[in-house]
Amino acid sequence: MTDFAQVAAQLEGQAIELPSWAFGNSGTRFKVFGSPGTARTVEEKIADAATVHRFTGLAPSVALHIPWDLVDDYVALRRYAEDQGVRLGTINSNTFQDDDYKLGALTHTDAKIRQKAIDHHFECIDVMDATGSRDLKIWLAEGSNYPGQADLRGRQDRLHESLSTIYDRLGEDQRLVLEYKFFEPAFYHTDVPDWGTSYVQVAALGDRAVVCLDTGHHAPGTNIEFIVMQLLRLGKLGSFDFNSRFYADDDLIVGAADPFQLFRILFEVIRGGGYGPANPDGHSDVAFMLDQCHNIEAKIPGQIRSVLNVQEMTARALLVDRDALTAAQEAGDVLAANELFMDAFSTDVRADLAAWREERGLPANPMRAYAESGHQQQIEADRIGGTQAGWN
Ligand SMILES: O=C[C@H](O)[C@H](O)[C@H](O)[C@H](O)CO
Ligand SMILES: [Zn+2]
Ligand SMILES: [Zn+2]
Repeated sequence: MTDFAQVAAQLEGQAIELPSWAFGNSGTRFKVFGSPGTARTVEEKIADAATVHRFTGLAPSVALHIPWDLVDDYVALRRYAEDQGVRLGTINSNTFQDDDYKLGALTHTDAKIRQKAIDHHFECIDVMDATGSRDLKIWLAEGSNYPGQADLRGRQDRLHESLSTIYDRLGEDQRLVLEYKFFEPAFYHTDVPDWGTSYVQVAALGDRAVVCLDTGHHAPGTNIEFIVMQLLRLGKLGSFDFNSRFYADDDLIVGAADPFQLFRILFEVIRGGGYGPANPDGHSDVAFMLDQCHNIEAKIPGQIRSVLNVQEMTARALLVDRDALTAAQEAGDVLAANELFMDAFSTDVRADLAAWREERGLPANPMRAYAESGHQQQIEADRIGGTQAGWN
């Protein structure tokens, strides 16, 4: 088996983008709990993301969600983020909280409603121009609840038309990333329910349109790593929304519910050429982003735990002896191949990672270092008054 020393260099520069909304309050339809020290402004969310990066070295950028992260001056916000030691990343559009979009937005039968939704994406691109962001991420809540309610074919055609109009507005260094989800909030059909539909829609747009794979957006039992392999093979895997789930789109800490699944996904990312140092423009072809909500746990340590889980499973996946595995696969040696795979997964790399961090001036155990830093107590003392950020 490959040993840690052989993969240590490949862990350099791993970058996992944090979602600004993970630092606000979130919950379910039953309750959104507040918690002491929760960010109240976009700046405080960015400061919290920078704190995660300070303790882990793994989170150099933070994604924004528009209009949750609406500010007057995005150039100033960009400077603020850079002063904090992070950069502004993916810009997420939002066409799921406006009454006009009850029966659709980019797919709506009414051209005026579609234009309103398209204009929102134009506004997001203006934000990208100011923040220097590469990716416009589009997740659409659009679908129907009852058979017969919607013309499924007509909606796909309108979706293509709307996406084409948005795509044509992108700058040459910008990408459109289309996220799919098999259900919720629509409960009969969703207009972008699976990787195939997202692929078909982005392939029809052009090279700078790619697919976002949210690990919580598949039917139970789906072999997600197979989809990862195929999208990489097609050159259309643009980004991940990492999280984990036991049932539906639970948005729990990545790797918490199924660490082995995360390992298998990261193995296919590595095998498919989707993992590696950033390109000269500072971006990787496959953006790693978290999409999580810390409904009951503290948010900054929740994000620290999350990026550490991705790093740990990346290290384990890099330990797979690829040559021996290929030899066993080609020899049809089923058990040997599986054993090689499981050996890597079963390897405890935590001590090696702790030493790896220390060699780079990072705390060996970032979770403990954060708990002992007093930072949480400080923000809880400082952030009195005002309105805590959340899904609105
Ligand atoms: O389920 C919604 C999707 O995961 C989107 O990525 C959404 O924008 C994000 O979860 C924020 O709510
Ligand atoms: Zn998502
Ligand atoms: Zn989701």
